[in-house]
Amino acid sequence: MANISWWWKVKGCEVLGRRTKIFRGCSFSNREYFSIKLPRPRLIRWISEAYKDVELRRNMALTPVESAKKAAACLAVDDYVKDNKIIGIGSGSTIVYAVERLSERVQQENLKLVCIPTSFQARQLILQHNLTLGDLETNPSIDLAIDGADEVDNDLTLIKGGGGCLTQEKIVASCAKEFIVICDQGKDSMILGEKYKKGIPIEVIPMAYVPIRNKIFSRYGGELILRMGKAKAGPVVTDNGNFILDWQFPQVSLDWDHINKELKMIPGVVETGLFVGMATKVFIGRSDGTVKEKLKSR
Ligand SMILES: O=C[C@H](O)[C@H](O)[C@H](O)COP(=O)(O)O
Repeated sequence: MANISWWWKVKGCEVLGRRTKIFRGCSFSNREYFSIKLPRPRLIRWISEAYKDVELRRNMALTPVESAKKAAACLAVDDYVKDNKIIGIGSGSTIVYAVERLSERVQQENLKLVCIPTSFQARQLILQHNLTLGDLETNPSIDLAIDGADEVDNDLTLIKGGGGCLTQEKIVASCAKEFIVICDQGKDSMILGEKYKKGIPIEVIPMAYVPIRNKIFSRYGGELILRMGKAKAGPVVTDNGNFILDWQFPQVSLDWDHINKELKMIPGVVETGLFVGMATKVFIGRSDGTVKEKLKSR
């Protein structure tokens, strides 16, 4: 019975008739169709057992890091998302679990949400999950923004932009009454740079990337790397048509608020991946499914 339940979810099934008694599915292993008759109450019990079975298997299939991301995302969505809200949707791999959970809750609770994307990826996620897509033109004030991060320090200062989406992410977060962050424990640091070694992403106007690189180097040192495409020749081009410099800063505890402001004053810098004083709370998932909630240490 359990195996048939699994096939039912994997390959899909049809429940036939208004007063359903016939169940038809497709065997996963031998691709044969089958149909059986069950009295309606038993069928309902069977289908709900099938859901539990599928959920269990789906979680078992996740790696420890993915389980941690999912745990953080689900708890954040369950704790913070209420009906009739405008929600900013971040980018990256962790936000995928948040959007999945949002979509489940919208279906189960009939929530009325409008989702504002922070990237092309986020827009696609919203559409794929049949959520209502909005924008800042019609919804300039957002109730809650949810996003991932590359690193979080004890002041809840973040490094973001590992996926190149920092600028729109910062705009959306800046329009939100609350900004919450979801990540796995590999991102949880005392000070920035302790765990995330790729550097602070800085989005720049393409024609200015060399002078910007020189100015940051002469002021602070470290190394500035023009981010290159993986399946594309040449540099990564952001959703806004710009380049990204990853600044591998010298490993010391720095005044990030001050540095962020100084970087933004360099002509040609569009935005930095430093998010200072923006996050309200960080949900840090662990692989055993538990979640640490990180608030500012001072
Ligand atoms: O540009 C990408 C974003 O800032 C992501 O939120 C960040 O890189 C974290 O991504 P992930 O959830 O995949 O670790």
